[in-house]
Amino acid sequence: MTTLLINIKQLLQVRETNVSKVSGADMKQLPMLENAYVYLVDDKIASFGLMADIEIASADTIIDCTNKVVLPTWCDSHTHLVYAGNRAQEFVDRINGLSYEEIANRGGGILNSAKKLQETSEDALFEQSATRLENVMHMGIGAIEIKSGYGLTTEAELKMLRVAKRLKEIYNFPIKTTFLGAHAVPANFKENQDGYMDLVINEMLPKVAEENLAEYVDIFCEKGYFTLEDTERLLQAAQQYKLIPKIHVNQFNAFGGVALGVQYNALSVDHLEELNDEDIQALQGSNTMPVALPSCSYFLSIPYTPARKIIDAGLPIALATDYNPGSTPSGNMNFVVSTACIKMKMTPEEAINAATINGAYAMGLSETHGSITQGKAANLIITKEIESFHVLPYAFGDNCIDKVLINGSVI
Ligand SMILES: N=CN[C@@H](CCC(=O)O)C(=O)O
Ligand SMILES: [Zn+2]
Repeated sequence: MTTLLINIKQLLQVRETNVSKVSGADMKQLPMLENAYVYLVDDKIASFGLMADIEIASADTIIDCTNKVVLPTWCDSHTHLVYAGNRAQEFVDRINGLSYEEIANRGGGILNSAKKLQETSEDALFEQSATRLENVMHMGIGAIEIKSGYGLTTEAELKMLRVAKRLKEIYNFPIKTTFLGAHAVPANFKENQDGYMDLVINEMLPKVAEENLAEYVDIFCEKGYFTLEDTERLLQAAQQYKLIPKIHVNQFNAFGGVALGVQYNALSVDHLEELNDEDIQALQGSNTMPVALPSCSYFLSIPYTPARKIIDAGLPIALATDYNPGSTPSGNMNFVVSTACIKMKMTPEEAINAATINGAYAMGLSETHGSITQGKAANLIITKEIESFHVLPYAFGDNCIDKVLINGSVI
């Protein structure tokens, strides 16, 4: 099957050679072609260029993109999309004055979601999750990472990851999975955190590896959740199963999680709302991608990750949704990109780089996704008629997307 997109007003993120990530001042560069075409053969990008140079005369499908912008689909490298029910009541409780921490201390928060998930059948969990996945695909996501972490028992953690595996099989869409058994300490281990870590390391981890259910390992390294010692124990144990770390650090407190992640070659360190100079130093010269989650900051009214500080230090940054029932009940990368520009002072070029090629890097997909490059997956967003790509973050809350193509087909 061949598809030809013609008369594209701006074709964004064109990379002739394979770039795996962009950092520092380079993030301000978003290579593009004006009045361009893209030619897709089956599920891949076969070629692209200026309309003036087009040599392809026909295709099975021709899409006229006059006055429209085309870009690679968003790469959402941090989600908790498999969950049961919602936490709308906690949302109202927070409006009425309770803090996220107070809710968690009363047994709400992650433990509330874990209870709901344990009581939900695998099929029902699959149905809820599939609906969310289809929804975010229509909002332009073309590759996604999904974590466990709302099970907190061996059985329920495996249930979450099996659901993610089923999604992978059915949707023919890149889904990377992460084992996050150490997301919160369940009530029955309240006085025995070491015992829970034993369960995560000695029982859950081997089973996850045996069933090949995850590529990455995660832990919520935060005061009131898991310590640096817990984190180191887990990352050390995970090495034996070749699970690569992608960890939650510095959401509320900075106490060395970033350096520890870097030490264990984490693919990414995520959240970073609290970030000090030692954290920046630890990231310098490393292969670890810092990931910001602005929708979480928005929803919880906590600080935004200091993107300027990160980029101005010469580092890369990726943007992701953090889609989850507690801190970010939204999987909308368009809102993430807008919010990064509006609240984190990222330029549209930086934000789009962060949400495409750097997002792909943060889930090990930058060889196949995240840019308009010959041979990469034909996963594209075609916008509605807009003046320029700046309108994407500017018109926050608007739906600027006309069509989404996954593997060369309009969904
Ligand atoms: N911070 C840890 N985990 C999720 C939120 C968990 C929840 O509140 O359910 C996050 O990334 O924001
Ligand atoms: Zn998260």
